[in-house]
Amino acid sequence: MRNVPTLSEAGQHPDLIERVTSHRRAIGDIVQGRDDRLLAIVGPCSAHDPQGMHEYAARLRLLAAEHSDELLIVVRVYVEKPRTRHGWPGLLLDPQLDGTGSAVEGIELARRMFAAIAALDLPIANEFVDPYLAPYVSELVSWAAIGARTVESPVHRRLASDLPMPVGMKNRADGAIGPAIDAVAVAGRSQPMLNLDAKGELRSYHSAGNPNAHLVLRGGDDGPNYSTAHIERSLLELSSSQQNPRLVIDCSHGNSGKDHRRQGAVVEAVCEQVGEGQNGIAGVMLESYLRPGRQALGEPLEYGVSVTDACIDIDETSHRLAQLAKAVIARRYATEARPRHITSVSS
Ligand SMILES: O=C[C@H](O)[C@H](O)COP(=O)(O)O
Ligand SMILES: C=C(OP(=O)(O)O)C(=O)O
Repeated sequence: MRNVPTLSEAGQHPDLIERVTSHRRAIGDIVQGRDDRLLAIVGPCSAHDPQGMHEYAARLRLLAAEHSDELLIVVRVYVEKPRTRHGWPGLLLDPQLDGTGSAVEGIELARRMFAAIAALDLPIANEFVDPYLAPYVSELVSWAAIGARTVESPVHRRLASDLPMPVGMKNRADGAIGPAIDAVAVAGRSQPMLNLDAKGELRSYHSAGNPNAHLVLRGGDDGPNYSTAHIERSLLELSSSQQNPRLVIDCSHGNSGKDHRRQGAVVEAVCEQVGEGQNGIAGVMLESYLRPGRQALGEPLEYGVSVTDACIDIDETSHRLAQLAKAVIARRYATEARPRHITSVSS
């Protein structure tokens, strides 16, 4: 028997699970270009404090409502962290932040946090690091990431092919984009799977394939990759390998050199490209929390500050989201309104 039943098996939160289905569909529409809004995946590097996370999500919910015609805002509630070497692995595996808690406790805590945020009607994003943990937390997640450190792993690619939400495949940490495009291709097809069922027995089946897997450019050891040239090259590579030519740009990580103060410059460069009509940009990611910067884990912790990568604060986030919303309006003008305008001038 699995230690913990999934929410569906336990009959919990059927209303929220239904809402999540419609969020996933809306995100898929953006990824596929059926909806011309930008996806904005925004939130702290890691969710270490459910109270702070909830306050942050409630503030983001107001911004989501304000910009809902231009942006679909998804909140990062990352409960697993892939580490380069050593470090806190996230709330799911270490809910007490000191190595004393269990994954079962972590699952319960993460689910309570997810449910409280999903009740705000805000779609949730999470990176899936440990495939064994995915069934316990995936039901309330609307957008998933396979990160730079796992994008080349066949297990994670197969997991993505089986996940029921759009999945962003990040370029590798050294900057290589090819493996992420391969991951998009693998996730897009049905794959052979082996998993535990509700009775704890191994079940062999085939995944459905994920039609909404897409590329995320996060920069790398070789520098940022959000310039016009980088984006055009990536879109070309996607097209020539018959993958969806739309992508998300992560303004943090390798694109900011992990310096939160540089995320704004990335947003501005993205806005310029979107405003000029670049339709291949489906979304952005920002690492943002209540207060700016980061702090090391230990006592006492400052409320609202990231314990992993540094974040921009909620006020700057509000400003950056407003810039992105304006860029979407400009893109509509550049790609649709201008021809209508030319027609009306000549008539
Ligand atoms: O996004 C968070 C971090 O970049 C990722 O977990 C790796 O962190 P590390 O290099 O500090 O281990
Ligand atoms: C770990 C993350 O990103 P990456 O895989 O790009 O390093 C993240 O987004 O939290």
